[in-house]
Amino acid sequence: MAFARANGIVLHYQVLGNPDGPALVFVNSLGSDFRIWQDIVPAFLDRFRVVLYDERGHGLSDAPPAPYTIDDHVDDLLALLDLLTVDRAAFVGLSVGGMIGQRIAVRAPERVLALTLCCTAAKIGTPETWAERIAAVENGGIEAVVEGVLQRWFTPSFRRDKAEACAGWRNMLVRTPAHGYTGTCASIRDADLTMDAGRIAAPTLCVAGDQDGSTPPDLVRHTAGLIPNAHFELIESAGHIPCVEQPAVLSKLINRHLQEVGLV
Ligand SMILES: O=C(O)CC1=CCC(=O)O1
Repeated sequence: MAFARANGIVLHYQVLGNPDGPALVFVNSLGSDFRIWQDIVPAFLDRFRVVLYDERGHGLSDAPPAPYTIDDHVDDLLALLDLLTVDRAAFVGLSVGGMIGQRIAVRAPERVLALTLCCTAAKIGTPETWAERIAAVENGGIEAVVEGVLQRWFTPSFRRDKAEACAGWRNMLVRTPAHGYTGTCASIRDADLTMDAGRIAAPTLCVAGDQDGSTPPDLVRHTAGLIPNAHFELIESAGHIPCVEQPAVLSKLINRHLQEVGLV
């Protein structure tokens, strides 16, 4: 684990794996941090230089005052990659992390070898639903929204059979700084990447969880249809965080995608 000042804030990151391999960068979702990738990463360490980091407002990274924009998140990640001398990478982004990936693919296409967009879309939710969530967290903290979020994150069977794991991931969520959380909600509220999607040139894999209540399969499939060089895969028995709930299946899909684009 390491820290660097990038784009004017301290970011928490970790670089693992094969220093001579192509870079593979993982981008977390709202209310999470890079620990969500822990069961995915081992599958890539022998061939890739794996970069993990916590988005601003999350994990051990700084949480500047809200609100943020998707471009703030993009600026953070590109500055971190500059510091790490990562010129080009394959990106795997979950939810808002996938929005960051989509935007990087348009702003800095020369840096994107491949994209995996996991449980994400060109547009997530509506300004009204995000305004409601922001108000609820401003009034009652993340505890005010936590049960609804966990129902979208994990399937009923995972919540029943893995109660301790769910409690641990709940801890991660509620320990996110409230203004880091609402700042990132604002970045999702204000982002409509529909016009960007058609300009994404990178080979793209879009993945959905069959029981995802945040970005349901049809929404992810629709985004895949907007991206010229994308294909869609559905993961069974998964909610919004398949890297936690179905890590072996997701690893296999990412690995196959990276093979297809010639990175393995
Ligand atoms: O909190 C949720 O509903 C799930 C989510 C939406 C955007 C994101 O990053 O996570």
